[in-house]
Amino acid sequence: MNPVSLEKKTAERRDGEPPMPIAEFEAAVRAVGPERYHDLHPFHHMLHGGKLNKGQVQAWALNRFCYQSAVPRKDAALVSRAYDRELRREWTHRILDHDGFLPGEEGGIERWLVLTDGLGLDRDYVISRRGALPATIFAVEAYVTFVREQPLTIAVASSLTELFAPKIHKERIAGMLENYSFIDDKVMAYFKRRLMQAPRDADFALNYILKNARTREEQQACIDAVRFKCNVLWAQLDALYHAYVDGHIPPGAFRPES
Ligand SMILES: O=C(O)c1cc(C(=O)O)c2c(n1)C(=O)C(=O)c1cc(C(=O)O)[nH]c1-2
Repeated sequence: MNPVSLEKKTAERRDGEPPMPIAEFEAAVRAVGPERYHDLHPFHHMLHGGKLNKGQVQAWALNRFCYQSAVPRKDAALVSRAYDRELRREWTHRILDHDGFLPGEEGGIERWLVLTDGLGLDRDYVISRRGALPATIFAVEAYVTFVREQPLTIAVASSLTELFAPKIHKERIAGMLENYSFIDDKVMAYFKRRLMQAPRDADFALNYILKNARTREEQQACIDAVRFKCNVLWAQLDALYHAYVDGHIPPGAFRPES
């Protein structure tokens, strides 16, 4: 075994030992992205590289709506459990970022529906989640349940895949605008806005866990929470690939015309 992988192994699973120094803990959280974030998934390579047809992009947007609509629900579950006023205030604005709060500021879910409108999908059908893949529903609800049930610091940590999101959003905006005639600036507005929102949210959540995960076990559980969340994201793309690239569309799921 080379010295690097040996070092990685020994940094893990040392329950009962003193906590890692903050810098080591932060590095371990950040290391999860290059190891297993969903930018590595072949479905994303196809999406961003212009290798999907319109029906397959519709399937992605329709399924991804389920994730969008689960995010403010899991954030509300977290707020309901927080005794710390600063945490509640910070986390409440995440709900409003998605749901909107002022006339003219409709929020991320509305921006997502502009994307599905632009792709020619019926809004009521998208919102109903009737055409979503079974695995999509299981994955996103597993995320809501995780945040509802895990200790608060671990629940906060599960949002930290957002550390890795700006990179994928930049790739997606550039790749989809370049490669698909049916994608324009208006429908990419969702991702442009997230480029500003995600770093702010991730900074807060990272600082929160660095301060509040005090034992080795809590630190390890935070790292595992980021891995769990990567699995939530990965499972959704596996399901899309199986259904819409390999062609095994489950009964009742969305069937593209093209
Ligand atoms: O397009 C993506 O790849 C992507 C990934 C993630 C993520 O890493 O969970 C989020 C988003 N987008 C996103 O738009 C978003 O609002 C969001 C909220 C959260 C969260 O866990 O609270 N993740 C993500």
